[in-house]
Amino acid sequence: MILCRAVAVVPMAKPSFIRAEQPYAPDLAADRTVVRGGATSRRRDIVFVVNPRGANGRTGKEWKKLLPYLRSRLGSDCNICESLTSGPCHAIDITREAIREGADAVIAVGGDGTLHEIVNGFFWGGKPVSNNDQAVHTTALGLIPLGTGSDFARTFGWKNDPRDAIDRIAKGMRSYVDVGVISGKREEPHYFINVADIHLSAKAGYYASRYKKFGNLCYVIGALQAFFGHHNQDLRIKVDDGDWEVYSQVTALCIGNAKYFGGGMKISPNAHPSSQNFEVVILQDFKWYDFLFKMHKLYNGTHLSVRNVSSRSACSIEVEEIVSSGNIFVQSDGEYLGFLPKKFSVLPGAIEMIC
Ligand SMILES: Nc1ncnc2c1ncn2[C@@H]1O[C@H](COP(=O)(O)OP(=O)(O)OP(=O)(O)O)[C@@H](O)[C@H]1O
Repeated sequence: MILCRAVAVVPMAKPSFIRAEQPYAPDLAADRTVVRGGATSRRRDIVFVVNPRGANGRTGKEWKKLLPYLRSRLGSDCNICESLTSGPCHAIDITREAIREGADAVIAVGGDGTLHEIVNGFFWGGKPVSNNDQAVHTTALGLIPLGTGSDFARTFGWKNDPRDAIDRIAKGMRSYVDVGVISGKREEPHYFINVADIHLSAKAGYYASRYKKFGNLCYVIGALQAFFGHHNQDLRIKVDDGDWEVYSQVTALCIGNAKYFGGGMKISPNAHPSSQNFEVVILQDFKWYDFLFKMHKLYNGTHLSVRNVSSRSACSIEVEEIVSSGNIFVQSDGEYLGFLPKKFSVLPGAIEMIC
């Protein structure tokens, strides 16, 4: 059972769950049970992990406005626990604690960065986090997309309407989704759910994160900044533990578990988080004017027929530089993750998601 308690919020502190609503039947809340049609069932704990700084502060404001609707849709069946993040990575700790305490679901309220941290919170030491009491119980992942890009939600066609998301959570339909795991030399595994990408797009994402106050324009500014001093690079890749293959003059290499990145670019149009594999899309020898003339194709997902663009499906892919420079950027779900070399592998159906 989750203890919903008000605790001072400290960066990287032990997670805090703050009860966002008083249950409608306080006498029942004591033992967290409700009686439905003669059958007794436990009230479900749903933990909402809110990034108040998401979308340049819009997430926090929207969340406050949403609470009455949330209570009206979920308050009779669930304990609604809210936990505001205090800084980067806090959502990881909150999620691990919530799963260990047996939460029915952890809901990301924010953008892809918040979702990414919560997905990472589903794992610890290379293994899934499990419930303390060992009961057969799975914590589901949910999403109220309220970020700048909110690209993961686009694959499912979810509108940017938080009330729709709450309705989805209230219905509670679940399905298993794949997660990507990234390993590097002497690094803890790192997880992603949307798109991992390498080189120009990753560098653009790195710069874009500095300009989130400009909304979706941040991706354009980030891309322009990344272009300065950019050089396409020869890389070698190994797909599904096969032989090493050389790809010359790579501009960007994108590993899609889902379809969209960069604020609406349909980069891996054939990817889906329930497909049990990635779609790997490689752009080679692109010049700045190629982007100018082909950008619309990247946005609508018709770029796979363009010269110098290739696509293949893969369950795992290793990527290295041929001549090591140590400065080829990698990002996952729009978050900076360091540099090559890295290996990316799919974990089929690793998380149950409210869809
Ligand atoms: N309290 C906080 N203060 C500052 N930064 C935070 C806080 N909580 C989380 N973060 C960081 O904010 C970053 C961005 O958050 P989020 O993804 O929710 O919004 P966004 O960047 O606007 O949306 P998107 O990623 O969809 O473009 C995350 O990387 C997260 O680490």
